[in-house]
Amino acid sequence: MTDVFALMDQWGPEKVVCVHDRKTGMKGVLVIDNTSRGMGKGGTRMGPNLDVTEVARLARTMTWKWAACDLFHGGAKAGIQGDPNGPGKERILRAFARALSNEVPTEYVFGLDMGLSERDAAIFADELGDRGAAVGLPRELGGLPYDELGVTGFGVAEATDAAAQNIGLDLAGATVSIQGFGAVGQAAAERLIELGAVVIAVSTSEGAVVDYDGLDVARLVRLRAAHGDRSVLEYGGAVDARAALEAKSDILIPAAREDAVGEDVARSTTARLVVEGANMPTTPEAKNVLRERGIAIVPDFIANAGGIIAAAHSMDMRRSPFVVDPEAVFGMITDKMRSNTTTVLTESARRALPSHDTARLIAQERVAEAMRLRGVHAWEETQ
Ligand SMILES: NC(=O)C1=CN([C@@H]2O[C@H](COP(=O)(O)OP(=O)(O)OC[C@H]3O[C@@H](n4cnc5c(N)ncnc54)[C@H](OP(=O)(O)O)[C@@H]3O)[C@@H](O)[C@H]2O)C=CC1
Ligand SMILES: O=C(O)CCC(=O)C(=O)O
Repeated sequence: MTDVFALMDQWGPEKVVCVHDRKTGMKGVLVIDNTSRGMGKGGTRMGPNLDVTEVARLARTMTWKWAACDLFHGGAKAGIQGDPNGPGKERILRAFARALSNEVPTEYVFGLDMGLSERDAAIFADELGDRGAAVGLPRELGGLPYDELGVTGFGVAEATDAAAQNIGLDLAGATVSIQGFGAVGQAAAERLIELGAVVIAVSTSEGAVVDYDGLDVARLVRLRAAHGDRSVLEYGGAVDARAALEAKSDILIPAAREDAVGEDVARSTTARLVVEGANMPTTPEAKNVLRERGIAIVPDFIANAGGIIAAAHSMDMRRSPFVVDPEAVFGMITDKMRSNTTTVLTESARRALPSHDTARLIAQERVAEAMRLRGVHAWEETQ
């Protein structure tokens, strides 16, 4: 069982709220990590094996992500334990929203993450009777549907291009494998094709498809719209899901779950560049191996920050519906993902530090300064 106190260090979390509804069986948690730079914000996840530690790790990643982008929100994340494709989802989402009505929308606003879509954000908003309860709402409700628009995956592809340039790899013709063909994986694949890359492998948890001549991504997108995560099976020739991590490519993009890239993949990959589309997809051991092998890594909270740019824009929309401007969001994502990626990889080389440490130091300095100005003094030097 998770010892919640053991999750606490000088950065946070400031608040952990576990909720349980006996009628629906809903079990969920909200973790507000660090609000020294603004109100806690991060997406909302649903997964069968979700636990408090996973949500706390994600909330901490959000603290660094907001600070690395120099946007003024704090780290938070919420999660529900359950099958996102199972029966009774709507009742569970409604029970979760009601259980957090003390915190939402004053201390936390629901958003999208694995297992939740724009329709689910609409349920949260409806249950709490306030447009401000959730971001990532459908267009029809005046929202910015950032998963449908694919903003995070778009940003992952922009970061990939900037990183490729930084390490002297020509993206035009470079081969890419992507683990996960959800909101992030699909949009990354589509943008990478536009940028001239060749996507040779994608996977869902159902299986993977690999074609060294290049996959027909447009067809996969149509199949996903029609069949969801069975898209890869419907495409034909599906093999074990791990094949996407193991395929021989120039660039590897894990865009599914945390800890997916372990030491084995790090030792065997042919990639020169790993771009973390998912949150926390690479284990600490694998990061060390990749570094020893001279393989560049763009950290999650640098590469996948497109979602928070959309979320920040959506937070403003709660006050004024006139600011809905997807084009401006895509423009900001291009600028921020490219400049942050280049800064982190260049600084990492200059300081001879791993890219994650370099990025975290940049973010931590900003958070530490905000804490200092507020008179919140760190009680221990860690990390
Ligand atoms: N959506 C966003 O804006 C943002 C998302 N992220 C992160 O990106 C990651 C993906 O999120 P998102 O795309 O929204 O989630 P989705 O739920 O839309 O998609 C997740 C994808 O990963 C697949 N997957 C799950 N497990 C495996 C596995 N073992 N092997 C291969 N594929 C697998 C899923 O397949 P299946 O359904 O079959 O299990 C699905 O295709 C998460 O880490 C999330 O936290 C980060 C920033 C923002
Ligand atoms: O804050 C959000 O609503 C989306 C962004 C997010 O959850 C993330 O970047 O992991």
